[in-house]
Amino acid sequence: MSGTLGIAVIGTGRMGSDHVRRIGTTVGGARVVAVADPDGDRVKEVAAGLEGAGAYTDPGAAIAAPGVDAVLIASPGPAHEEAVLQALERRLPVLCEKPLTPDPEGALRIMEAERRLGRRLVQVGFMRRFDAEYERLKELLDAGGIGRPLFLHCRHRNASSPAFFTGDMLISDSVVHEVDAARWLLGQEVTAVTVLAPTPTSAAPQALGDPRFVLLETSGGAIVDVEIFVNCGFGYQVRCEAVGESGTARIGDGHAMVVESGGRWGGEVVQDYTTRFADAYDRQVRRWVAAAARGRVAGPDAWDGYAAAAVSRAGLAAARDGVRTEVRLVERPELYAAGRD
Ligand SMILES: NC(=O)C1=CN([C@@H]2O[C@H](COP(=O)(O)OP(=O)(O)OC[C@H]3O[C@@H](n4cnc5c(N)ncnc54)[C@H](O)[C@@H]3O)[C@@H](O)[C@H]2O)C=CC1
Ligand SMILES: O=C1[C@@H](O)[C@H](O)[C@@H](O)[C@H](O)[C@H]1O
Repeated sequence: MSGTLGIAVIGTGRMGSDHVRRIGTTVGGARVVAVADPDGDRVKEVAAGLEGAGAYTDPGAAIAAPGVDAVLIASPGPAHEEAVLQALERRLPVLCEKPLTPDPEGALRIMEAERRLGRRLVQVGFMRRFDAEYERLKELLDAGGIGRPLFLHCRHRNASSPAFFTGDMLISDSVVHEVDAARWLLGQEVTAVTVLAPTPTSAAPQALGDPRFVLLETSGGAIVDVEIFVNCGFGYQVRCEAVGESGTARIGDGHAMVVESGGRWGGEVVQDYTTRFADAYDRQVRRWVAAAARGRVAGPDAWDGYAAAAVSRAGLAAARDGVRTEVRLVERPELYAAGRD
């Protein structure tokens, strides 16, 4: 590797092109040398803005392209496993957007590939771990600032969902963020899931079943409730209130500026995640680039991707059958022991 990390970006849709932009602007020490997307026009358009980068419709060809030292995957979830395994065959560090895989079996195959290499090379794009507010909440909880955590009350609202969104994705694509955030904030695994649903909003197709209320039980005896509402209409909100034995702490109010004028007060509700979590995405990619240059990961790894997929599996069954469903996890391999570099 030269002084600059050469990155192949797989999938140049909304997130992929945003990551390409940040690698070229706010992230130092790296440059995009290859981009891949089956949509040939799209990938050419993205590559046209990059000096000397190859454009490919085959992800495998981009991963094998000259000068590629690391791979950032931003294709749809079902395509992640194949690209991650291709990168691991070449011993390349990976930042893979969430979910690592839609199913726990795919994540286990990735863990098996890392076991064979004897090292962790895969980081999962659970960017909330890099958000300043989440980091402060984690520090407070770790320091015992509000005593033993009893509840996390989470709200996850999107203004609207894309046309391809399905009822399952409410859990496997959206609530999966709360699953990872809860596991990380509490340092506990999720052990059981229950999903409740009110009469769906009339603002979205009824088959979507939007919104839902998801209850997570954890190995340390805490309860996490998540309101997931992906067509709330008014904006993007991600909130979390932790309730401990001796206090509460809340993040995500989003009151960066409150205006009082003409007998009224008010502020702005951001409209999507690219604004709300802009800094978190920047920090995530920056820290990954620094770690990848040393053949390391800097945050959520394949075990975290696997555990989240196992919770999604239980959540989907809980939603379908209307019953509390236990999460089944394999034993955590030594390679993923907590605190390991
Ligand atoms: N961390 C976060 O907050 C967010 C993460 N995501 C994740 O990012 C990933 C991409 O999502 P979006 O950019 O919103 O989707 P998108 O639909 O805007 O872009 C996906 C792109 O991947 C391409 N593609 C399809 N199959 C492919 C394959 N086999 N190999 C390579 N490219 C392929 C599509 O042509 C499209 O250009 C998903 O895993 C999603 O869950 C999405 C939104 C926010
Ligand atoms: O990851 C994301 C999307 O895929 C998902 O669809 C949204 O609900 C989340 O808010 C966003 O962060």
